[in-house]
Amino acid sequence: MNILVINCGSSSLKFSVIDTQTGKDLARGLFDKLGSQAPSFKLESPLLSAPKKGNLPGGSEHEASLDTLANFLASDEMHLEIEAVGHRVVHGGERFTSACLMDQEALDAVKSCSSLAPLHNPANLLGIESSRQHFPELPQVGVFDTAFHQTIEPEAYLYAIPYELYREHGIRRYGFHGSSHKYVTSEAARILGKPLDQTSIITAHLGNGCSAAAIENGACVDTTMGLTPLEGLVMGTRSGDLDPGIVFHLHRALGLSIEEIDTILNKKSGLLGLSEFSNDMRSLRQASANGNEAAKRAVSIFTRRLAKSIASLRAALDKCDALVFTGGIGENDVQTRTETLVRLQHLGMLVDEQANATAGVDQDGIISQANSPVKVIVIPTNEELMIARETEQLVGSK
Ligand SMILES: Nc1ncnc2c1ncn2[C@@H]1O[C@H](COP(=O)(O)OP(=O)(O)O)[C@@H](O)[C@H]1O
Ligand SMILES: CC(=O)OP(=O)(O)O
Ligand SMILES: [Mg+2]
Repeated sequence: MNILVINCGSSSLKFSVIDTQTGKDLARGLFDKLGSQAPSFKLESPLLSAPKKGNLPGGSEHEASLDTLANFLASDEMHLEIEAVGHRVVHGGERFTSACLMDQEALDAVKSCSSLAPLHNPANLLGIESSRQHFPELPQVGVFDTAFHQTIEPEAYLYAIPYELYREHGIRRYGFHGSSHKYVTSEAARILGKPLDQTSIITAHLGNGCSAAAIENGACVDTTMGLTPLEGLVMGTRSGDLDPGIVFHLHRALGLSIEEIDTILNKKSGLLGLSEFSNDMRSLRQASANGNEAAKRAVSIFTRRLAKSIASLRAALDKCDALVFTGGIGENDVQTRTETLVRLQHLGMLVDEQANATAGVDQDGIISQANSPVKVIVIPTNEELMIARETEQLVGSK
């Protein structure tokens, strides 16, 4: 089945067309800098001799992107039969435990979760609404970042604040990047040669947003992100964990508004805030190698905090078969893996430096020593394929 997968960010729209039978991309692309003076796009496909690049009129947003996308998919050179559209939706609250057909009632429920993921949900909704207009004949399916984490028990998802805030307002840990954690969990089981429901692992998704999760016998039991995607690990521009007292102090002593504090913690912190020049691990590694102290500070805090979180997630599991690294940093940054694993030897995670340096070349992605009690595996994530599969399952089973 050919599924169009759409991942709408606040200023971008990423898409793939996936043939679920082969798992291969038939087309993929990115609409970037939406809403700016010069939105641009890049469309790729094995059916094209070269990628198509272009610009949209200044100020164009998701709707105009979908116009271009629909024309591209229907063009003579592509002519792709699409059977359903799967949308990444970041926050599904407690309402969505699995993929769901996006009818008006479901859209309203997603809207009611928007205040919990203000960076993500409004854009996701825009994508669904535009897609409904452009492809009215196709089923529109929402696949939720939060769904995979809905197996987490109250002991792990409740914060130690008045219980009423959970009961009346749904304030709890939800967790995100579920499609990625779920995808790499099933890949890890395959690589380990174990049934999924007997596979217990820790997964570290390290992209622009970063989160780690503890998976027991195939089901998520704990994760680092919380009510919103701000909690947990140090990220590209997000602070991750901090003393909540800092928020009050910034407001009362420094006179910053709630909006200003929100912007600082979500957009000006993390690797960018610490280094004062970049949220991009590649640039930071390059600068570190050239002796830049600010870059060194940022990456060493990033890896120290990551190791601490992995160690604490280990306490959520009875046994741990493997630790998985994924996401742009997890898949590519050898040093992040080394620097994290140096701190985790006492948990039986023993890295093989040779295998670590060549991960990605090696087929199975295992980077631990042969006698390591816990295997360490690098697995390229594929959130789009997960979304396509879940979409197919839902529309196929209708
Ligand atoms: N070869 C590489 N070496 C180190 N870091 C990399 C490499 N390739 C990508 N990254 C880092 O991955 C991060 C982006 O991760 P990615 O998973 O692509 O993000 P997103 O969350 O937007 O999907 C950036 O910090 C980038 O620098
Ligand atoms: C939920 C989240 O953090 O997503 P992203 O990594 O795409 O920002
Ligand atoms: Mg990604």
